[in-house]
Amino acid sequence: MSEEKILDIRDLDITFQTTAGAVHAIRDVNIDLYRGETVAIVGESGSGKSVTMRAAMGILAKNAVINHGNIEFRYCHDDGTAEKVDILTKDKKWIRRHINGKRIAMIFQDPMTSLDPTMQIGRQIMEGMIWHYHTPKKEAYRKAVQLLDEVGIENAEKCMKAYPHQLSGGMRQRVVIAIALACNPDLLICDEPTTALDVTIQAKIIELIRRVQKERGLSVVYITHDLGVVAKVADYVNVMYAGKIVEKGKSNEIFYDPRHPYTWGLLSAMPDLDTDDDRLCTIPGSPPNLLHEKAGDAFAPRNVYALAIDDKLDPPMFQITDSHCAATWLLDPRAPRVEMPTELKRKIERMKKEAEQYGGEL
Ligand SMILES: Nc1ncnc2c1ncn2[C@@H]1O[C@H](COP(=O)(O)OP(=O)(O)OP(=O)(O)O)[C@@H](O)[C@H]1O
Repeated sequence: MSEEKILDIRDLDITFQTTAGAVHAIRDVNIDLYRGETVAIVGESGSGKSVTMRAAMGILAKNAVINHGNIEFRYCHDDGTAEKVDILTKDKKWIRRHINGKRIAMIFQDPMTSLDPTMQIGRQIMEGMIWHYHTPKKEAYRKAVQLLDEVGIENAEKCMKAYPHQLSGGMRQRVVIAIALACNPDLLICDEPTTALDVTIQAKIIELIRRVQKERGLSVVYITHDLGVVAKVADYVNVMYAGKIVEKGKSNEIFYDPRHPYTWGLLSAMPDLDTDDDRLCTIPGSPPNLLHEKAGDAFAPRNVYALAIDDKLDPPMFQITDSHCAATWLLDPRAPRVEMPTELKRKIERMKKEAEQYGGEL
């Protein structure tokens, strides 16, 4: 993997001011991303995945307050030279001109939220090139046809003239990917990119993202609660709970040697071929209300393995390997020895066996 760091999120801490009070949405988040790498951020709804990446794109809501932290992005100028910029110090105008849709592109769950229903596909792909690079119209047209071809749309010329409603869901998501690639970004953020699609199309879109990533040396961040997708794509995984990263590591560390009870819960809830639905365990309870912060570990009320200290002190990150760490008091040397649930152990063994059959890939 390349040593060129594209994104470096350090100690990011964000609160939203609302009429009901302050919502502490992001707590001391750290994420690194190198060129060509894929990092996944997983967690239940409301855990802070999207806010973290919206901060990285410089598009936080007006009521967001950055308590502390910085987001260093390797910004590549049009002449190929690069400098590190702190996204959080840049104004909206600079971000719009230089970052959004140019160096960082985003793909959302529902393609219709990114597509303009009243505009032909071709124009939507050409728009970014014309706005960001002043590409002449004819050249932008030619490049747009090429992009549609690249994302696997068969009759690209015809598609250029079509409107979004004339395409299937899968085709629309391909168009969204073409738009995202149009300005040759360094970083692609995929926010639940396949959730709205049916399973066979999901696999094709993931394969497409993987292919363009490899061909273009793109860095990709996946935001998802679907661990099945994560297993297929991610080099590194960050597990988020209540605005905090509670476990992070290489994909195989998170899937084969998870240490945080929340990660155990997420993995236990992940369907696999041998689990019948009746035995799928969901995590008891629901995510906390971030308006009312409690002392100690935010996950404690839902954690059957919680220790007395969990109600008093938030656990620090315990290092397991160079790349793997988890914030749970169970990893403290003084804690009683607690093993992951037997059912999960069996599931992990099955995953390992399956992976061996497919040449070691998760
Ligand atoms: N503008 C805002 N004002 C107040 N609270 C906000 C705002 N934006 C986000 N939040 C809160 O911040 C928390 C994190 O939200 P975020 O959208 O990042 O979650 P998520 O993990 O991406 O969830 P999902 O999977 O549902 O998209 C949530 O509690 C959300 O309600």
